[in-house]
Amino acid sequence: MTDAMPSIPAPDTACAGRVARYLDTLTKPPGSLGRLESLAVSLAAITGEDFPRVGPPGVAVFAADHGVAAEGVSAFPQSVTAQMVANFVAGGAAINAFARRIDARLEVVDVGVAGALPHDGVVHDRVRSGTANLAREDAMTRDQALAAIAAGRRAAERAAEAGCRCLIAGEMGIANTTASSAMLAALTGVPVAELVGPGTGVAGEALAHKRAVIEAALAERAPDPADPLDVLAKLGGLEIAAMVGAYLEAAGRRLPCLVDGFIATVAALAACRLDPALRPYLIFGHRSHEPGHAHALAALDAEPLLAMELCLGEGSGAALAFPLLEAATSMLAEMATFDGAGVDDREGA
Ligand SMILES: O=C(O)c1ccc[n+]([C@@H]2O[C@H](COP(=O)([O-])O)[C@@H](O)[C@H]2O)c1
Ligand SMILES: Cc1cc2nc[nH]c2cc1C
Repeated sequence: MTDAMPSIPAPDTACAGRVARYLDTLTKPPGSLGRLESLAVSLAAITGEDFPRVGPPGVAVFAADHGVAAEGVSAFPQSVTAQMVANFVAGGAAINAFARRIDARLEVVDVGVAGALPHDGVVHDRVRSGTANLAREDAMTRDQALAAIAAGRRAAERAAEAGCRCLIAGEMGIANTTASSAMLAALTGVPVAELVGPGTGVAGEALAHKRAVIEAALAERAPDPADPLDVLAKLGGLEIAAMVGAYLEAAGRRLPCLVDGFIATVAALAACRLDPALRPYLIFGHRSHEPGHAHALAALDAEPLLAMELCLGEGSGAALAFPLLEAATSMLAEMATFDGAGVDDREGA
């Protein structure tokens, strides 16, 4: 990417190697903790620490509206975006419950909600009041996409400065599965019919209409697939752009990014296209029920930790997966070695 893009450091392969060797000295058959072991190695590579710490996690939920909601592509009205922001502030959403469970620092950031919001409890960093309708015009300008990326960066910076050691980006935006599906089709070339899905619950003729809206928008907006900022500006959303910025900033600070569901993964894909050095910093929390998620994960060669059939967003699936990251770090910090515990190692080891 262009201006003011702090470079993302290469993962610490020496540290990763040390941790991989250390894992085999712990009191367990080699490899028996499965993906928890590769997770520990990844966390070492990301943080550069032999005994990485991932808590407290920072959750930033970015909220924004989408002009394309006017096309009738969501099962819910646009007003729900602002209403859910109020619910986040009141502490009553799923992400509030899950964030409390993992002792997360939770921030709700308005990067582009269309309506009025509570003054307190929201970080007001609005770029514009909702995107334009991508079925009729570009969702936003390139400068607005860059401004929303910058807002996401600021959120990751605040989390890091508050002492968070892992970043979860969540989102809330009625109609954002339409924007994400359009972006994913543009970035990967996967046919819309294969990746479009119900979002909040559209089915039957409404789903066929959603597909037609996305196909027409792709033809009319004609973004350059080699220019991720063009794809983001023409088809994306302000909260999607903010997640792009949050991931890039967190990785620049050697924080692991725990990626949530469909929309978050499309943002992660766009961010990796902007800067491929981001990819090693991404850990995928869950496989969403939204069908497009499988395509987004495949494009990133990613295998998520959980598959719970969630399709909520808000960062909820990533928050649920966070205890697995903690388990990987506890394994390193707390398990005894064969030598230390006086347990016989493998024959001939
Ligand atoms: O995270 C996911 O995988 C996911 C899948 C489907 C829907 N959502 C959430 O539902 C909203 C978008 O759905 P829709 O139908 O309005 O496009 C938005 O607020 C997302 O957070 C989230
Ligand atoms: C109620 C509701 C809550 C949500 N949280 C994230 N997306 C959402 C969409 C709806 C409709």
